[in-house]
Amino acid sequence: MTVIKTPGTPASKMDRTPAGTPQHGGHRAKEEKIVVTVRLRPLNKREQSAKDHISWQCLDDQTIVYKPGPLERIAQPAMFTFDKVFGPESLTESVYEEGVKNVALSALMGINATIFAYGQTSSGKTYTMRGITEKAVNDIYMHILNTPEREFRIKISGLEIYNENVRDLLNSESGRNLKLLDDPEKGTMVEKLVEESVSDDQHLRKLISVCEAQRQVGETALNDTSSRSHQIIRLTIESTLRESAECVRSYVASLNFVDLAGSERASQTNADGARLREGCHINLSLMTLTTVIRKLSVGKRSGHIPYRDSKLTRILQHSLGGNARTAIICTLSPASSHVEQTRNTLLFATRAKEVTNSAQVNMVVSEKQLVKHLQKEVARLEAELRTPDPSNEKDLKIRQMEMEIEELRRQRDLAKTEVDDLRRKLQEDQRLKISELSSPVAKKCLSFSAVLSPMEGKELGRGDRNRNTMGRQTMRQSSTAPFTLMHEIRKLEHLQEQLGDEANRALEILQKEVACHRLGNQDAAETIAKLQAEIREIRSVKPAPKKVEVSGGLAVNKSVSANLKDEITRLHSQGSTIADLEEQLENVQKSIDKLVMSLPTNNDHQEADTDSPLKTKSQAKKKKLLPLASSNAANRQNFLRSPCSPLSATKDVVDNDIENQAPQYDDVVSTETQLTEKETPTKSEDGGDISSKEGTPYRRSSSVNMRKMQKMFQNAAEENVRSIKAYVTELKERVAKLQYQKQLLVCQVACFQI
Ligand SMILES: Nc1ncnc2c1ncn2[C@@H]1O[C@H](COP(=O)(O)OP(=O)(O)OP(=O)(O)O)[C@@H](O)[C@H]1O
Repeated sequence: MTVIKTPGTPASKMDRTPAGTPQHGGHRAKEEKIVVTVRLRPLNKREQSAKDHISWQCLDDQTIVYKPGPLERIAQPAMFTFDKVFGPESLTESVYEEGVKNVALSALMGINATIFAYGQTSSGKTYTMRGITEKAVNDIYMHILNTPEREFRIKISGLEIYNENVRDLLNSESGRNLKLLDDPEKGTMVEKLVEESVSDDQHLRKLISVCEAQRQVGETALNDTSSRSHQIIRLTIESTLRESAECVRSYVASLNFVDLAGSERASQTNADGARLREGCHINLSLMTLTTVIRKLSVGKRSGHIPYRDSKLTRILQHSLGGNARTAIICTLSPASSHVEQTRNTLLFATRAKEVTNSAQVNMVVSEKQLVKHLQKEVARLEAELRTPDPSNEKDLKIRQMEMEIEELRRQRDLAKTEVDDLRRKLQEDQRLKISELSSPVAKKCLSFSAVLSPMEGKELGRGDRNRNTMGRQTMRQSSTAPFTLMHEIRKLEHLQEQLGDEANRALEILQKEVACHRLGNQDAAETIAKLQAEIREIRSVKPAPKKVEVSGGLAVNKSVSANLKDEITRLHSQGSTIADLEEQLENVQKSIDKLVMSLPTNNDHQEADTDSPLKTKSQAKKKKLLPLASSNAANRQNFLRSPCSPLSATKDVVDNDIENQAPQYDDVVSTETQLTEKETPTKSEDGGDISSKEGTPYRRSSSVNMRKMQKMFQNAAEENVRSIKAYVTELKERVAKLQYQKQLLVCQVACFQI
């Protein structure tokens, strides 16, 4: 522990360390300017009798101004400002209260304090310091009385520096010049300086009186009781809390009351001899003090501070820019005869107020108290060990706190476990969702789920909902789940639902497209089937002769029509083009024309004249029938009912024709009867005798009704040709329609494949 000796404090008893106090609240030093006040005394009798006038005036409680005479010029600073300025009427009590009391009482809180008076001789230093000391002593003991919780110990020492010799004012026998010792830790010490313990305030006042009595005083021209030395009365104040008397820490500080000798001019004091020598020492030490103050006032730029140039500055070193609070009272004489001395004092005060001290609280540790305290503490612990008290309040509190700590730990672990479980479940759920969304199988299942049967879809959906519900229930069961985790879970569930909805919508669209393709395919298939049925129906008709034989007679025409139908069917089935059909039809037309033209030729010799109009008419009709480009609207029914149609009841037609032509038909019948006896009847291909009935009149056209029969045959042939043309046109349209449907089907299949 650092041991610092306060100047004037017995080092053997004190260990000084920084400590906190109510004022400073900590161990750090507090920088503070020296408090400088000015006290202007009234003119004394000597000055009054000398007709001096007052040259200084206090403008306010902080400003003093020079008041020149009528003929005086102001060549130097005339106004000074300080912390406090006291006029001639001010009381010492006010100077104490308003100027130095706070500084003086800092010693009660462990802070060193120094109050000293500076001024020319007879300016009122002693007068003021006596009053200040008295007031301080009163306040100190007043504070002690008002602070019963602390135990105060006050000691006093007194010295004077006379002609640069240090004398103990409380021990006149100690010698005329005490040595100053420099301790690196304790500072400057006065060897063998007596330090008296003070019992009470009276005792202190008495000791102070002793010191004053021992001080060197001499009569000068300016002061009958001029102080010829610098006097330092030091009070050491130590305080300890009474409750913790065993506590080893205490506040300790020194309070210095310094009454300087006044600067003087030999010419004014009329000093000689011893007084002159005293005056020289006084002025010399004061000059050093002024130098120290001047240097301190400029701060760190000042360099070396000549504390050691005088015993005064050596002893007051801590109070001048060190660990102390310092207040300087500069006393002034208002007399015009001391203007220069007063001005010098004011300049000194002006510099002094720029000096900064670094005061700190001093805490002391008494080794004796420390040993005593440790011994008691050891004894107490030993007693506790010997007799442990289960009902000890501290032990109970400790046990309760341990139980609370254990419970808090348990709750913490439980909460941590729940959080870990929840985090693990969340991660598993996220992995499951990610795998469901990213897995191709899952995608396929998701796609197929839309085309599943309603029951399967319901089952699957119910399973998903159950799983989600279970997941949510699991989440809800964890009531301690953090809000953020629950929020993430809800987001994932919402995302999953969105993806499911989108997949279902896509599947519905695909299903609709497939249905459309199926319908298209069905229409196409129906169309194909219809066409195939029609083709089969056409094919189911009795096959005609393979070769188209154009010969004379009705049977030949019927055969030609059947052949044409088969040929068209065959050509269609074989993929023949419409051009082929048209070509075939044109060939048939030509054959018919040839047949028609051949008939009149056979009877030209019999009816040359009468045949002429018919021939012209027949040729005109032939010219009309030859072009196949004419669009005939006759449908297939007309073709089937035509006389040469394979599907018509040929016999009925013939009969009807015969019935309708009853008068001419009688001739024919008679003629047929005649012919039957001469020629062998020709059987039809199917074994019937139709050919014999129908063919006989044409082959044997020598009868008188040959013209009528020729016309009827021609009409039938023309009707057949028109029917064939209509059928061919219809076939063309059907083939075109079939091709169009085929192309449409091909396009639809291609789109579906894409
Ligand atoms: N403020 C004051 N009011 C009335 N009288 C005062 C005042 N100050 C000083 N005096 C008187 O002036 C005289 C000189 O005072 P004092 O001895 O205190 O001066 P000093 O500065 O101590 O002189 P020195 O330096 O010579 O010792 C004394 O008689 C004192 O009573």
